[in-house]
Amino acid sequence: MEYNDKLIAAREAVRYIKEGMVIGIGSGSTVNEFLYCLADRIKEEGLQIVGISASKKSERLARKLKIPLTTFASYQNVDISIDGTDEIDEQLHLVKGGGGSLVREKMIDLVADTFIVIASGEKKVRKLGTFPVPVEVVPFGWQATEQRLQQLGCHTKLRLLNGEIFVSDNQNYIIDCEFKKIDDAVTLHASLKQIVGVIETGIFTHMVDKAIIADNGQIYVMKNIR
Ligand SMILES: O=C(CO)[C@H](O)[C@H](O)COP(=O)(O)O
Repeated sequence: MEYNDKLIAAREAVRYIKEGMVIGIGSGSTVNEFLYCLADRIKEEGLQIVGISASKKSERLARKLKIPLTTFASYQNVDISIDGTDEIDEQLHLVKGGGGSLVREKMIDLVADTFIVIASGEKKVRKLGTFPVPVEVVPFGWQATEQRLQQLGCHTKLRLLNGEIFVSDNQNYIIDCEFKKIDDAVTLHASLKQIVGVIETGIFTHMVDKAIIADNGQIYVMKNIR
């Protein structure tokens, strides 16, 4: 039997949403499932919430589903943030940014009282690194930034979309850095951030409070003590 694990994780996460909350909304297909579940609760229960969206794509879907949105101009922190991931290890460290929204996602997830990651089982890894680390860079001189990234021992690829350079919601480029195996995510993130031209990396460490993983229909909740 085939399970829609993204939907199963999303359905579990939406139970954490309470009346009056300000919600950080990440991005990606798992978060889209969450938005559908949230819209159902708003319709069925008259739940009053507002969301801050991490990407233009999530924002469009939220608007279509009539989920009320707000911005950092009104709230500088959120009660809860729900976001997806590309990889998650046993320490609940993440590699994110497959959809190219890592900067805004990190900004929202960091100011959440509770940050919950939702994912299907295949995102669980023993060590991060199989999924290339997305690094958002300033377009000016990206070739020089790329060379300096390579000096950290990775294979790099400038992200393209339909044959054109992919441009993030912040008008920057993304260089995907393949390390294959990351032994120390904290140190690697710090080294990447020291390179001039790097805006942010898709390595999220010590941020997650709870991970809801659905694997073949079974829900696993991993908790962190921050
Ligand atoms: O970090 C992200 C986007 O920048 C997403 O959360 C990540 O790519 C997971 O996406 P999906 O839920 O579609 O598997």
